[in-house]
Amino acid sequence: MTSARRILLVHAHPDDETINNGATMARYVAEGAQVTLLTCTLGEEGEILVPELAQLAADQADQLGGYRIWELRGAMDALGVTDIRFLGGAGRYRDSGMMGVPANGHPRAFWNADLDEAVAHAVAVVREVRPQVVVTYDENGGYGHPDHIQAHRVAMGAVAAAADPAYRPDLGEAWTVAKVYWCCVPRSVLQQGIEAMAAAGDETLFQGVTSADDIPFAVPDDVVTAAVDGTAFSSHKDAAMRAHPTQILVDGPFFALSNNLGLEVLGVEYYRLVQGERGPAGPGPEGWEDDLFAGLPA
Ligand SMILES: CC(=O)N[C@H]1[C@@H](O[C@@H]2[C@H](O)[C@H](O)[C@@H](O)[C@H](O)[C@H]2O)O[C@H](CO)[C@@H](O)[C@@H]1O
Ligand SMILES: [Zn+2]
Repeated sequence: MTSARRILLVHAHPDDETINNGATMARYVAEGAQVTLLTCTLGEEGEILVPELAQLAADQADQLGGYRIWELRGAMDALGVTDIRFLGGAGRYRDSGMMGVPANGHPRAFWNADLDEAVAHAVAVVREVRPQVVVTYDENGGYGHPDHIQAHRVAMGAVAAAADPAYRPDLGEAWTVAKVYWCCVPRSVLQQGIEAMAAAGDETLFQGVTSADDIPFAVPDDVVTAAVDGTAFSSHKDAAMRAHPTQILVDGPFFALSNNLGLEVLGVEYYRLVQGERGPAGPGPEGWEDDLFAGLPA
């Protein structure tokens, strides 16, 4: 049976969905919405935080992509998400590595994807799922990773193309997504996390960042338009993060990637509405929506 409320999240690598939207996904699953994850690559070029798995790396057995599919399924089990898709099918597009590395030139690197082809794959998902809400990254992919930038381009291109009845009718009936959001983290929230890390001092495994201005994905508070309170699902998000051990280390209320820079695990997740009508404000003082489906027919 199709749920009344349907949300599609478009991400670059296994782990981005949990880091950016884990609590939101768990909350909407619990509320009976259909939550669909579309991940564009398998994360083949990732670093590996688990020493026993180091040989899976791209420059050795090159098996990290398959392993991260398994990690992703475990993370989605923790959140209750069952609809997990890979753009063009698992393995179609390869993790491009960080901007400027040789892996950017791999023939299957997502950064080299034919955008029209990649958008068509995403349109097929949009027209099948028919989500009222789509979530992806801003035009810089949050922090400038090529796969994040490309995921943004594919997601935004697919939202536009899916709505056009003249575009590829073979990919399904046209569907207009009502609201599109970009993931974001307000600078003030990051600064609070930095101060919490500093207060933790030697109690945490991680290095501290000195200022939110040093974090590339910090945004001014005034561009945020929604805050989804998923604190009731923080344990789900914690478990989902721990399901990505090659990429994420969790230590109490903090997590870090292979750069060992500690960040707070956020139970409230933030969004910027970029397409569609803003719904009624939630109870918070900022006037932000507290539900991504706010203002849409029940
Ligand atoms: C969260 C995210 O997008 N992770 C990507 C990213 O990983 C970073 C990369 O390994 C970098 O070299 C490290 O310094 C940084 O700590 C990592 O987060 O890029 C990987 C390669 O494209 C990708 O697999 C991973 O999912
Ligand atoms: Zn990523």
